[in-house]
This record gives sequence, structure tokens and C-alpha cells, in this order.
Amino acid sequence: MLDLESVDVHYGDFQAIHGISLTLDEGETLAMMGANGAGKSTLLKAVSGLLGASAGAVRFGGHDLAGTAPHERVAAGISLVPEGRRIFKSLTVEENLQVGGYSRRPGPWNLTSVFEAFPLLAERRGRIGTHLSGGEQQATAIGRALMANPRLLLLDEVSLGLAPVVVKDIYQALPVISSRGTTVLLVEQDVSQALAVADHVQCLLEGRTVLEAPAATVTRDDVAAAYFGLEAR
Ligand SMILES: Nc1ncnc2c1ncn2[C@@H]1O[C@H](COP(=O)(O)OP(=O)(O)OP(=O)(O)O)[C@@H](O)[C@H]1O
Repeated sequence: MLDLESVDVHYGDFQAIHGISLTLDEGETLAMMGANGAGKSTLLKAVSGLLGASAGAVRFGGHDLAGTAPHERVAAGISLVPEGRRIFKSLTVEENLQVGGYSRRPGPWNLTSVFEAFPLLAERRGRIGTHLSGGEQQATAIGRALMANPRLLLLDEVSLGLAPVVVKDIYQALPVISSRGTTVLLVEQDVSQALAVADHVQCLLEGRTVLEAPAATVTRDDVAAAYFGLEAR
């Protein structure tokens, strides 16, 4: 479904991504890991179209996305949940979800299925954004992206700044999301959570891939070593 081939990304003269390749099949979950500044968010921006690749190719369903604007990528089935839980704070949970479904594709996601994936949201459906906890805001942001019925969901650091018990709640939804056929590319610094939900993991160091493997074959120590550039595989 998603295929990156030797992608470079620059911010002006600064090269943040160096020749990254990855493949992600339909229904799979890939966790992208790495320390702060490794290039994870930059990579998600190159897939969602917020940044262009300066070399290499980003293909979605076999089509090269070069020159395709972010809103066209959303229409094609790519939805990004950016870092920072940017929901509409003056709207209720349900209104936020409805905004996400404004230009929806056909598919399994609607208010009922989002509330099934995130039972905590069902109880808060009439509550406005300012009165939600960090975890509830994060769940709303993910639910809002699902309402568009993406084929590929990009999640940037969903656990950032949340208490471990809340992170567990959010992560419980991921197998439900996958079971409905949605493909997920997630950026995550919480190694245990990432290994628990992902089919494949990829670890970046200074914009380069230093580890790429099926999640079941990787240990926390492998990832820690890759984070710090101690071992490549
Ligand atoms: N707007 C920008 N202009 C210039 N350089 C940038 C910009 N955004 C990010 N960078 C640089 O690109 C590199 C990769 O940043 P990126 O945000 O992708 O890393 P990350 O792995 O997502 O880290 P974090 O966990 O801190 O978000 C870093 O060296 C960062 O300083």
C-alpha cells in the first residue's frame, strides 16, 4: 500500500532524511522509532504531503505521490494525526468527529464504530474539548481522522505527555483499528507499546534507517542500541 524508495527530505539546505525506504502492506502496522530529531515526524510529513521529497519516490497504492497536494492525499485515503492533539476545543467530542467525516470516503468508520474503538469517548460525546483530559483529546483526534475512512492512518507520537495508564487505553484501540482493515504507520518513542502493536518496526538515527525488522524478532535492547547507534541490523 505504501512504498518509499530512497527518499531524501530537506529543510532548506539541511537534509533531515537520507535515502529512507520502507514498504507497508494493507492492514499492517509499522512503528517508526528513534530519538528526538531522528526524522520521524519529517517522514510522516513527506507521506502526508506537508513536505516534498527532494529525491526518491513516495508511492501509495502504486501511484507516485510527487506533486500531489496534502488535501488530495487525504481524498486518496491518507490521514495524519499530528503531534499535539489539535482538536477543536470549543466543539464537543461528537462535533469534532463529525468534522472529520465531512469529506468521508466509503468505509467501516462512523460514529458508532469510533465509539466502539474508544469506549471512553462514547461516555464523553457531549463534552466540549476544553473539558477533556489529554487522553480523551488524543482519542478524539484519532477518532476524527478515522471518520474520513482513511486506508492509511499516520499517527505522530500519540503517547507524548500522557500518563502510562492513559497510553494503555489509547493503545487498546489499535488492534481494533487494524481489525477493520485500516493500515497504520505510527511514530512512537514508547518502545514497549510500539513493539506490542506493530507488525514491523523501523528505527531512525539522524535521518537514516538503522534497524528494520518484524516486531516479533526485536527486543527492547535491540531498539535501545539502534537509538544510540550502537548496533545496526
Ligand atoms: N521546520 C524545520 N526547519 C528546519 N529543520 C527542521 C524543521 N523541523 C525539523 N527540523 C530538523 O529536522 C530533523 C528531524 O526532525 P523531526 O522533527 O523529523 O524529528 P523527530 O524524530 O520527529 O523528533 P521529535 O521526536 O523531536 O519530533 C531535526 O534535526 C530537526 O531539528
